[in-house]
Amino acid sequence: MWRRVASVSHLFSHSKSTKFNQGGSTFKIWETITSESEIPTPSKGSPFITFVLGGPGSGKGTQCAKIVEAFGFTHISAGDLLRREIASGSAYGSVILSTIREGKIVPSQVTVQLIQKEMESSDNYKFLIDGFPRSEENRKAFEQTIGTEPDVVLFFDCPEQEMVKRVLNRNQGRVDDNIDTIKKRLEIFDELNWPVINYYSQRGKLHKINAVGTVDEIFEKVRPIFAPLSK
Ligand SMILES: Nc1ncnc2c1ncn2[C@@H]1O[C@H](COP(=O)(O)OP(=O)(O)OP(=O)(O)O)[C@@H](O)[C@H]1O
Ligand SMILES: Nc1ccn([C@H]2C[C@H](O)[C@@H](COP(=O)(O)O)O2)c(=O)n1
Ligand SMILES: [Mg+2]
Repeated sequence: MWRRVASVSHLFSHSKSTKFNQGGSTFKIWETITSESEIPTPSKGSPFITFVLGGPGSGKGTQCAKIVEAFGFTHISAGDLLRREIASGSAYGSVILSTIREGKIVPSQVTVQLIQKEMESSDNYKFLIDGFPRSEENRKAFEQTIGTEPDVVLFFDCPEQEMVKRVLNRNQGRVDDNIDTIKKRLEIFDELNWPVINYYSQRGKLHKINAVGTVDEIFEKVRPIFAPLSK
């Protein structure tokens, strides 16, 4: 069983930057260019952490399932953990439910605690942490509590129109899959997630993936990032 996260090495050296506009501000995004020799072999003594970012409906969960199958990661979805907490009738349940209904972000302390419990009870050392961090507050709380940074950060970049279409067609009975909540989630994503994306971009850890196309086409863009890792 894995217990304490050790510090991890930095992975990538080559990068190129592109500028684009988001919410009226210009952001510089560093797109990392990876090659097999630049990816260290994860060791079983320390966790190999991948954060999976992207707007609502960008396909994070769908691609995580493919990565699990191909590379043997354990998938930890922050949203699923919070929904499980609601279903369990825990003390936090009603606050979490109203926060999710409003398209807002649950306090970091709650989410990080759930992620930590999940990591600690896993026998695996390769983790995909999906839908986290959603804000700088989330990011800092993870670093402080777990004591490390991610090795890799994936960002599924998808146009808003496509995300809205996918969420409205999802049909999984989620309380936040309605047009009013989606609009709020997109606003919160623009306001709080971009600083996180920019942070990891500047640290050379971000892999921006164009999330338009079929599930398999998108996975073929993801596969090379993890190809050096064995299952
Ligand atoms: N490439 C794709 N093309 C079309 N539909 C897709 C694609 N990828 C995923 N979907 C569908 O879009 C919906 C949203 O996908 P998914 O649940 O993976 O998104 P997500 O990023 O995890 O969203 P959320 O943040 O809301 O949990 C699902 O119904 C899924 O089947
Ligand atoms: N780090 C997180 C992740 C999720 N939530 C809440 C708010 C989201 O709208 C909802 C659903 O998450 P998803 O399944 O879309 O990843 O859960 C949060 O507050 N903090
Ligand atoms: Mg999801």
